Amino acid sequence: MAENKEKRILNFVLQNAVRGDPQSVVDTIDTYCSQKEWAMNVGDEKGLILDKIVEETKPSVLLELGTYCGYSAVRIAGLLKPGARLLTIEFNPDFVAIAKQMIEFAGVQDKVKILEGPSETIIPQLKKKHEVDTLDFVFLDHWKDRYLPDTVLLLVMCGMQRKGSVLLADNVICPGAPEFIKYIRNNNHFKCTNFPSHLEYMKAKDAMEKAVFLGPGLESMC
Ligand SMILES: O=C(NC/C=C/[C@H]1O[C@@H](n2cnc3cncnc32)[C@H](O)[C@@H]1O)c1cc([N+](=O)[O-])cc(O)c1O
Ligand SMILES: [Mg+2]
Repeated sequence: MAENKEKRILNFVLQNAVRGDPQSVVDTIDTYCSQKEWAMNVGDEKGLILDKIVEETKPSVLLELGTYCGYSAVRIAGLLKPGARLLTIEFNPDFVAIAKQMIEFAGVQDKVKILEGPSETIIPQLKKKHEVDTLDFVFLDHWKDRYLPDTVLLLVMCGMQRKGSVLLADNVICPGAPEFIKYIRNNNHFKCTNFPSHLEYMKAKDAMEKAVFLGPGLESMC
């Protein structure tokens, strides 16, 4: 198996974190990525924003786009109420293998299901193949040029959002998702809030954008 950064992160967790403890796994990844090798996890500072928004939303059905090593999947799963479930989409098979082990080590495998493949293929399958009716919470953290097309796919094509559904997007400053931001802030069916922060493990500025869906039709006008 090729020794790469993601494998080194996983090995560091397996050797240093507490099995079955999501917070310990998250803290251990943050330690490794802030001291040894930078990696594109949402990280500790933006992670606290993520935590707060998940906790106040109290979601039952969640979707994450871009599992990577499973850092945010473990972080989110650790906050979920019994019976709530997180579906996370990842198309890189090496990252799927890493994330699967990360999620199992953290003991949240009963709350998290990794769906392997490209989001544009998997999203249209969510209703029929994965019994999803509507989504309470969506975390966008995959390729930044996919944020907009996948949001449109979720909303328009698949009707996956209901009144009050929360979209949370990472990296709206660095690397940035300008088309997504332009669309979502000018769409009067969404109420947007920006959360300034910093790029994970760095001093560079970054931000997260929260967009609450107000509902499809006229009711959102009143
Ligand atoms: O580029 C970033 N993230 C892209 C994340 C990409 C992850 O999502 C998967 N993916 C992509 N499109 C997909 C479509 N379908 C499924 N998986 C997909 C990729 O295989 C990868 O695991 C990034 C970059 C920086 N940065 O400072 O450079 C900081 C960050 O926080 C970031 O999130
Ligand atoms: Mg990110």
